[in-house]
Amino acid sequence: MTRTPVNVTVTGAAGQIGYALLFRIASGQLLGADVPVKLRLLEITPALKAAEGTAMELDDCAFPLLQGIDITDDPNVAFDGANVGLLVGARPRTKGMERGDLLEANGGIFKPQGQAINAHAADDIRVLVVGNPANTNALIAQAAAPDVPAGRFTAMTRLDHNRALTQLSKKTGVPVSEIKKLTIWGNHSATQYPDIFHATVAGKNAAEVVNDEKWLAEDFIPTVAKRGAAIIEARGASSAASAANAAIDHVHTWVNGTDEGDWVSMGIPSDGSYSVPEGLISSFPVTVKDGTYEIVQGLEINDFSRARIDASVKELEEEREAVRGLGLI
Ligand SMILES: NC(=O)c1ccc[n+]([C@@H]2O[C@H](COP(=O)([O-])OP(=O)(O)OC[C@H]3O[C@@H](n4cnc5c(N)ncnc54)[C@H](O)[C@@H]3O)[C@@H](O)[C@H]2O)c1
Ligand SMILES: O=C(O)C[C@H](O)C(=O)O
Repeated sequence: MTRTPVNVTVTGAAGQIGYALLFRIASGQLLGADVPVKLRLLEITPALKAAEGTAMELDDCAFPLLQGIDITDDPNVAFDGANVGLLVGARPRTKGMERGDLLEANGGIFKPQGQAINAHAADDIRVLVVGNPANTNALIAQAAAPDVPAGRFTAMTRLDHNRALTQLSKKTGVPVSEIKKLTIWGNHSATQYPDIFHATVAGKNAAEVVNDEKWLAEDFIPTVAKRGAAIIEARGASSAASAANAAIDHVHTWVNGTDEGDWVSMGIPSDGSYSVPEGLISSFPVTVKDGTYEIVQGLEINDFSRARIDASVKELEEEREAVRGLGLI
């Protein structure tokens, strides 16, 4: 194999998502079956031993694409030459804990990581923030990396997108493969807005096929938006395998592009589209070509959608104000 390996840095590598994610990256599912990878695992010092255990297991898989594993507790080492950064390590929300409570604890993690990315990452670095509150953690990391183009910092709403696909599939009886153009708008939180008004189900408009606004407002939207909390309630821990799966999907799409006639949802810095204030990291419908994403333009936003997008964006603005107040951006 002659191709230069891609350096993939994973933070929180010894955590639950890390365990579900690393083996898939090493097997080629993140970047492609012909792309060799080098893994950099970042953990806090007490978790280094656990990360070493995971690295031993990765070795034991003899993945042909895996060309090396480094383990460190120093972000400057972890992000040295990084092409892809998966920022997973954070304090997960536990039962009864509000997301807002997490801002301060996680700010202390994402600011130094943003600084390390700024100083050491490769020129083509792409960052996906998974650790919650993901949108605002991405904003914190991005603000700490002024030399990196802002658009390289993204937050994960692909899990919400995938959750919405399945709920819509169950309602309509049409397989997920035939559902296109679904959108998650706003924050990766309970205020997010899963929008089916532009989606198609087997080629037909999804809202017209469903034709049930009560289901939309009282079932579909809350089920998708509160799914994270429901998983925590059921499992006693935050979603892990499905989150890792969505992270794989997000980066794979960012690198390899969207399918013709479809789009995905990504948390990205707003350019002011759809009246989302510029700079907020909010979820939008995007298409990706040649490794570059673009917000889908020209969608008509009805009153039902407008109110819900605005509510989630308001929460993002409040989170931005809170981290500004803490001196994190
Ligand atoms: N965006 C999403 O859709 C989504 C979905 C599920 C979970 N999450 C979030 O992902 C995060 C991780 O979840 P998990 O289940 O893997 O949690 P976990 O507690 O199992 O693992 C987190 C890991 O991060 C490590 N860590 C903490 N601080 C660190 C630092 N400064 N540098 C490097 N590593 C550090 C911990 O030692 C731990 O091993 C949580 O914030 C969770 O809420 C996001
Ligand atoms: O960890 C959480 O708060 C929930 C998680 O973001 C999820 O959507 O499953």
